[in-house]
Amino acid sequence: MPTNTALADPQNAEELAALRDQIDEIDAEMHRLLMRRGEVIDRLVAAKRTQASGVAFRPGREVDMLRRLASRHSGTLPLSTVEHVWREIIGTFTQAQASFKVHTPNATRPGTRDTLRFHFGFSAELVDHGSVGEAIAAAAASGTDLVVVPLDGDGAEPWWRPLAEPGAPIKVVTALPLLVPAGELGVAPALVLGSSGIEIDDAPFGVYAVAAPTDAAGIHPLCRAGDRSLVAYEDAGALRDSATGSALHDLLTNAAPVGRLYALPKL
Ligand SMILES: O=C(O)C(=O)C[C@]1(C(=O)O)C=C[C@@H](O)C=C1
Repeated sequence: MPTNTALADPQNAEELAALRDQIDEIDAEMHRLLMRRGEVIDRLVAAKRTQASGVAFRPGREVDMLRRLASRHSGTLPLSTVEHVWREIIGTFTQAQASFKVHTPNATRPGTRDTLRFHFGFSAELVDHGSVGEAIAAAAASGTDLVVVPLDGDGAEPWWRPLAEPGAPIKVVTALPLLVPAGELGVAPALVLGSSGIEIDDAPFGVYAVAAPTDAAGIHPLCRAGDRSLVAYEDAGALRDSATGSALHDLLTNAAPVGRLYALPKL
């Protein structure tokens, strides 16, 4: 029978018990703080009148929060765990403010499911569709739901086409993950699409649908379908004012804007 030498030593047993007391204290404090966060969210709902508009998601605020977490992080706890825990917390509190579903193609595929759960936690209801187009149509009909498009390979169809239509109700609003590269997390990076009412006007990157090669400097390819691409470019509002004539300018002014990003996905 194996002997537990740590417990056999009474001094060591005492030390272990004291350390476990500290862990219990920390857990109780974290739990208290999470419940307090919930109370503040209740007040935020009243201040934002979120339920009236139905859309609580604030991508710019989320990027700020996660970057601040990363900047002060150190020690044994992996940053991927921090990102995962905060995605769960933020996802839950977004849901608590105004309920929404997450539409996606292939939600039942294990890899896609991991991606969705990592990005949106377990409080989101996932809705499976046969194509991104169907997912977009369902989110548009709801007015409040989100679409997650895993960036896990080139597709046959440029699914972003409906987003380029004038007055499109859905646009690209964020890309995930934000801190730890998707490959390290073992999930696919993803684009999140949401209602055109979601505040992203001050996001530095424009997302453009282009029908051209995408290797120009400063262009970040997001996904491809045949010779069509979806790219991000840090225009920060300057694109419209920049000098005409450059290949980049021509590429982007002939492109259709389909959303904005506060940060590129960590690939
Ligand atoms: O700051 C807000 O506006 C919130 O709704 C709070 C909160 C959060 O839980 O911290 C939730 C959802 C938003 O996407 C961003 C942050």
